[in-house]
Amino acid sequence: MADAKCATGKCEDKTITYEAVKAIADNILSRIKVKPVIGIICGSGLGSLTEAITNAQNIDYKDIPGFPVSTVPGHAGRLVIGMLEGLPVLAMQGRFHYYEGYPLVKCSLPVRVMKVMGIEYLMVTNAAGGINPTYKVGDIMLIRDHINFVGFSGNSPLRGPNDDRLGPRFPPMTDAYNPALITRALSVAKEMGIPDVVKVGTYCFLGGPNYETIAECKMLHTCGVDAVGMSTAHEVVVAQHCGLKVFAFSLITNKSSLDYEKKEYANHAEVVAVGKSRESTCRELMCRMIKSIAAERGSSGSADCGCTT
Ligand SMILES: O=P(O)(O)O[C@H]1O[C@H](CO)[C@@H](O)[C@H]1O
Ligand SMILES: Nc1nc2[nH]cnc2c(=O)[nH]1
Repeated sequence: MADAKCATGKCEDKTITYEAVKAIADNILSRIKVKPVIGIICGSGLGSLTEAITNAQNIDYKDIPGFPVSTVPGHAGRLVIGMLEGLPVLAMQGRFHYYEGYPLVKCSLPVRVMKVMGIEYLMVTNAAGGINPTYKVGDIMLIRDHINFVGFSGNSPLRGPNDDRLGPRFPPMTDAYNPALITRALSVAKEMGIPDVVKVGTYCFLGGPNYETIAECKMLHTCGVDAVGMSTAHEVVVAQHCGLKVFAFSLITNKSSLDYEKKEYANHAEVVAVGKSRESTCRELMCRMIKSIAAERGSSGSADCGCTT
C-alpha cells in the first residue's frame, strides 16, 4: 500500500501522485459493500448529517494508509459509507483544514480519492460567520460562489505538476457550485417550509485559525462576501478540477462584527453548539437533495424523506 507522498521529493506543497490517490481509493473500495456515487463533507458540528445513512460502515481515517487524520473538535475523523435516500454515499465526518498544518493538496486529497472511487457528486457543508448583516445565526446559505483569499497568491491544491488524469492544468471556476442544484435546493427549502432561513451567497475562505478582526469583516463585506470560514474553497477547487458536481451550504453559526459598537466574540464551542442545534434541518435539506438526485437518476429513493427528527 503506497503512502501519499511527494512525487519528486522536492515539492514544497507535497504533490500527491495519481498512483497514491488510486491506492487510497482502492483500499477503501476493497473494504466497503457499496460503490458510492455521492460524497459528503460534514462541517464543524455537522457530523450527525451521517445519522440518516443506513447499513453504515465506518472507517477511521487513522486506519486508511496515506489519509490525513482530523485534529479539530467537532470533526470525528472517520468515513461513513452506506445508503441514503436510495443512493450509495460516502460521508466524511471531519475534514482537513489548512491551519491544522496540512498543505492544501493534502486537505483536499479526500476529494480526489472520491473522484477516483467513481463518485460523481460532492456535497459540502461548513460552519461560517455571517458577514451579510441580514443573516441570522441558524440561517443556511447555499453557496453560489466563493472568494479564495488563501489562493490569491498561488497557494492552491493544484500547485505543482499537473496530472491530466486528475484534471486539466487550468480549470475554469465558473459554475463551480452547480447552478441547477442551487435552484433545486431553493425548491426544497420551500417544500420544507424554511424559505426565509435559506439564503444564496458568496463564501470566503480565509486561512484561520483566528477569527476575523472587525476591520477584516468590514473589508470582506465591501468585497461582496456573505459568509466567512476556514474551509471548503480548496475542496471545491479540486472537485471542479476533477469534474465533480458540487452542492455546498454554510450554516451561519455566528454573526461577524462590522461595527465597533456591536462587538462579537466568536468561539468554536459556540460554532459546534449551533451546528448541533440545527443538525436536523441541515440533515433534512441534505437528504431531500440526495432524494432528488436519486429520482433524477432513476434510483429508488425511500417513499418519505426519513431524515426528519
Ligand atoms: O469549515 P468547518 O470545518 O465547518 O469549520 C469552521 O469552524 C471552525 C471555526 O470555528 C473552522 O474550522 C471553520 O472553518
Ligand atoms: N473564519 C471564520 N470561520 C468561522 N467558522 C465559523 N464561524 C466562523 C467565523 O466567524 N470566521
